[in-house]
Amino acid sequence: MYVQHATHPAEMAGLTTAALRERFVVPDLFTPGEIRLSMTHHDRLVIGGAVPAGGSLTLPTPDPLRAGYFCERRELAVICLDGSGTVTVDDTGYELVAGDVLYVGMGSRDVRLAGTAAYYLVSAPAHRPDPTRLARRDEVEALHLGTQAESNVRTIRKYVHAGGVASNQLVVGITTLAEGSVWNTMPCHVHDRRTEIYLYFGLGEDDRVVHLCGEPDNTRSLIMADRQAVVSPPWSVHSGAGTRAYSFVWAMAGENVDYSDVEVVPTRDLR
Ligand SMILES: O=C[C@H](O)[C@@H](O)CC(=O)C(=O)O
Repeated sequence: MYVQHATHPAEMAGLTTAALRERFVVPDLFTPGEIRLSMTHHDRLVIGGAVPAGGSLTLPTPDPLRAGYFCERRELAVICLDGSGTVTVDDTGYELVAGDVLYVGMGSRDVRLAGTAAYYLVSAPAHRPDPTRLARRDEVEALHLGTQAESNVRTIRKYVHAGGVASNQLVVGITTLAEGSVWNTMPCHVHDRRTEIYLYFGLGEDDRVVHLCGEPDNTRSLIMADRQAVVSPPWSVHSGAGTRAYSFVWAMAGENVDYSDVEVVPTRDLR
């Protein structure tokens, strides 16, 4: 498991592009036949990619967790990015298709991922078992935001949050931009009580998203390719514009599971 340490905002100004990427970007989680994991010390979020490629993969227990099994003190969300497959938690199998999210509660011992799917994994520390539940794409709450004039028409599906699938800390959703729209999360925001990770997907090989990070009055940019993740510490904005429409999984953990607990940054105040 790759490990990224926490960053103080004052360090941002001195980081080269390569150092910035090393601290915040997770570039290569998805490889056929493998499960790859990465942990950030910001709220101890673990993310991963699992590509069973028609076979079956068992979620390992990385040594830095010092746990008997992955979910011993953790909760997990399994997001099906494309394809389909079965995720088996202990003795129960759940059928996932693209856009479905399986929440796996703390205490679940065995997680196996199978099928043609590419699964994205997000996990946070937990202290209490919430029930394992499948949230289907077409059954969750969907927000329709943005305008064509502002190039940010998008649908925000909320899966794991205060009004949806219950969790200890995790808040998880998927945002999909309409064709012709390129901006996500603009006007942007920060939320001091939670770390957030974006996983961009649905981009072509030559497409990129220019992702903004850093404190609102001191931003930096990261160029993101398909299926790359970027960690946003609680003090950082997280917003981007793509060379075309795309989707992204957003996942948070921290002090609360209140999706609306954010400080909006007026666009004119960005620097
Ligand atoms: O804290 C919330 C997250 O940044 C996203 O839900 C925002 C988002 O998907 C968007 O506005 O496009």
